[in-house]
Amino acid sequence: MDKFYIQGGRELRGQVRISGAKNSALPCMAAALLTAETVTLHNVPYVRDCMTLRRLLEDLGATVLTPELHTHKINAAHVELFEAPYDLVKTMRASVLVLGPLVARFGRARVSLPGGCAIGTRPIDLHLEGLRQLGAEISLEAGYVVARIPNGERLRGTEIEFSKVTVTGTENLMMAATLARGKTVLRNAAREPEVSDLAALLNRMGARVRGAGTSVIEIEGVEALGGAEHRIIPDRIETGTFLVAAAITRGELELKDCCPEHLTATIEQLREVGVTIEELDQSTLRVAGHEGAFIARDVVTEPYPGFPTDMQAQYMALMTQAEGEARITETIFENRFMHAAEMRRMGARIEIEGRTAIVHGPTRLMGANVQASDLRASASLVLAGLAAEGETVIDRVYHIDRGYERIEDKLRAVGARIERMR
Ligand SMILES: CC(=O)N[C@H]1[C@@H](OP(=O)(O)OP(=O)(O)OC[C@H]2O[C@@H](n3ccc(=O)[nH]c3=O)[C@H](O)[C@@H]2O)O[C@H](CO)[C@@H](O)[C@@H]1O
Ligand SMILES: C=C(OP(=O)(O)O)C(=O)O
Repeated sequence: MDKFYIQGGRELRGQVRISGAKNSALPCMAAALLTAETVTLHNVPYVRDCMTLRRLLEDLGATVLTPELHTHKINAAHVELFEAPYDLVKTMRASVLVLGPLVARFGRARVSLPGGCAIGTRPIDLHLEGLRQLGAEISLEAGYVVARIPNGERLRGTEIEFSKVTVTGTENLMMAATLARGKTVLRNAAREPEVSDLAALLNRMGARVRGAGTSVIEIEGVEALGGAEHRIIPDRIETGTFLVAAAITRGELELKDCCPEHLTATIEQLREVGVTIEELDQSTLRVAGHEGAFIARDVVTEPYPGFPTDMQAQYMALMTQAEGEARITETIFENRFMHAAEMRRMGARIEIEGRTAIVHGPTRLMGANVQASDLRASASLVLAGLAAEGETVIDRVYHIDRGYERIEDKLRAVGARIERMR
């Protein structure tokens, strides 16, 4: 299993190019199942989750060509299998995104239930309830969701109100509704930029989706969708992670090809703490950490446009370097503080009270052997390692490879001492 060796205490300086958003590329790749024509996606990040989804699409019978590293040409004209097997779904929950498209286009799908993961129980009941409301019959058989449309019919448009905001739930139902008969209205829909990006792709494919980016999305079903070409938006969580990397090392970075507009809450929060962030243009940010201590500030994670749960762990790393007490409240996932115990091993002072982590800072972090438990927890440990004195060894970095493209190369190019060992 790969490990990262980090020698901390180096300021990061230079430019970093931000990759495409994993959480947008995944639903966009799944959307290619909705048509027999080719969907070309540019700016797909070279991360393990996208490779896993590619494999799943190929197993289903689609062809995926990559004329360039970040371009995927997906053709799902000859889908022969309608199943996402346990072995793939357990490595990547987002595999469930094939459910909506398969049912909508082929009238059937068999997808392994993802089960829980390191950050929470993560049920998919809202995806399934929504598909039922669209007319699919759903049963659970031996750990699999089996969905079909009775009598070879099509899905039927309807009104669906989510009892909780769900990102992939919104995406799954939005995709399914594009081929339904009549109009679907999704209420209390997720407003994440990745949902809007998927809607933009679907509309290019001939779908009629309005309101993505707001909490009410209307989808007028069409008979069939066609091919399209689309560029995936920049990854706002990778961007946020590098903002913290510059700050925590007291360095200065220029982040290219990002989308500051999608990071309003993160940027505001970091500015309050004392990080200097300038928007040089619509796709470039300059970030600098200052000499003295940062100021501890509380934060509560929320669905977009609030402060993202996917930045909570990285923010915690920064708070270990801030003056005072920061209360970090996680409202999205019930078990997303695994990194706290690892940071404590590096000298951080963090207590957990229910859904709130209380960080007392500043503390001097010392390099240690730590374990990554999930994607963003790994990122936060890398950040802590960059700020720590001495050597940090991070085990199980396969978690980070799920969602960060060559993070060690990007960090090394701006001055970090980080090596991957097999
Ligand atoms: C691939 C992808 O885009 N992943 C993101 C997506 O995950 P994902 O789409 O899985 O997260 P959701 O938005 O669905 O989850 C939000 C909350 O709703 C609950 N829930 C969700 C669905 C459901 O059917 N029933 C239910 O109770 C979840 O357990 C969680 O407590 O949004 C999360 C929240 O911003 C991010 O952290 C993930 O990075
Ligand atoms: C939690 C994440 O991903 P997933 O939903 O795929 O587990 C993430 O991107 O931080």
